[in-house]
Amino acid sequence: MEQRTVAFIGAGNMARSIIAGLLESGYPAQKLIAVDRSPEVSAKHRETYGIIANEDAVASAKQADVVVLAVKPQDMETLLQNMEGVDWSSKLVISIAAGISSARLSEMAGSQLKLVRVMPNTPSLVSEGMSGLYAPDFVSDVDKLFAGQLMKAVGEICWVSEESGINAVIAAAGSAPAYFFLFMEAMQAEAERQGFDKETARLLVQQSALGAAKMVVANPDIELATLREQVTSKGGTTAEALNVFNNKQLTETVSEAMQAAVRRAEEMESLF
Ligand SMILES: NC(=O)C1=CN([C@@H]2O[C@H](COP(=O)(O)OP(=O)(O)OC[C@H]3O[C@@H](n4cnc5c(N)ncnc54)[C@H](OP(=O)(O)O)[C@@H]3O)[C@@H](O)[C@H]2O)C=CC1
Ligand SMILES: O=C(O)[C@@H]1CCC=N1
Repeated sequence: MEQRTVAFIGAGNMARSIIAGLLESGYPAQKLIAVDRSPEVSAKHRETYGIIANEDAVASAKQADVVVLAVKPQDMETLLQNMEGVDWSSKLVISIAAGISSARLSEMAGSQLKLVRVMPNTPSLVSEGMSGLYAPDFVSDVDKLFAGQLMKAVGEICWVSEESGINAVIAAAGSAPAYFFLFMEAMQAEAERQGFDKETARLLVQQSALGAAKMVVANPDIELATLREQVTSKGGTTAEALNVFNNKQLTETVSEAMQAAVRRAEEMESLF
């Protein structure tokens, strides 16, 4: 892939996950810039990743070919207002923020940004990310290709043709690691109650989750329902456990939770 200089403005949880994944994929450290708010944080980024790190968003954006906007949605407007000295016309801008539309980002920047919206997730850290991407029509194929390759370096990607699709990606992937972590937390806690020490309880749960995920990936032609049925012996233990999930309406709960994530993203679009 092309190796453009990429500046991450806001080097928090998500940006660091992408940076670590990119480095792991062989992206050159001297082509990555992390901008955060304090010299201590920048020093840590230099030490941990060997990348360029500083607190000057404007200078870093000027130096970069690609600017990744990675601050929290509520910090975006102030950031872009403070970056008014940047000539955005020659830059590809990637926003990973939830709940701020491409039109609104250009409005905040006071300039029509060549923008790709990316909705990544934190497993990018271990090169198992899932990112959804959207670009308005006027963004060039070369820029779209680069954004896609950048995220492909840290996991899988899918493009959405409508910007609203980004909110659906949030529900199905951006927020999704947290759903699985919650499920695993609940399982670990119950395994502990059943007598395992914390480490063993975690091992039982994490290895089962990893094994299940690997089986899903290794068997693209087998429906998820079939994989579930292969575990579920007639009259056995799994059936009893699944009955509890069904009686407590797990499927409906998951739908409601994903719809709530989309609704919140839509609400954020009116807030920021
Ligand atoms: N976390 C996730 O799983 C995902 C997050 N996202 C999106 O990524 C974005 C970042 O989220 P996340 O990484 O979790 O948030 P974090 O709070 O971990 O990271 C944001 C970072 O930006 C810094 N920051 C804020 N304002 C500025 C500024 N003006 N100049 C430089 N740095 C600044 C913050 O510093 P300080 O702490 O001092 O405020 C913080 O270190 C959000 O918009 C979110 O919607 C998207 C997909 C998944
Ligand atoms: O919770 C959030 O708003 C962000 C977006 C997706 C994951 N984290």
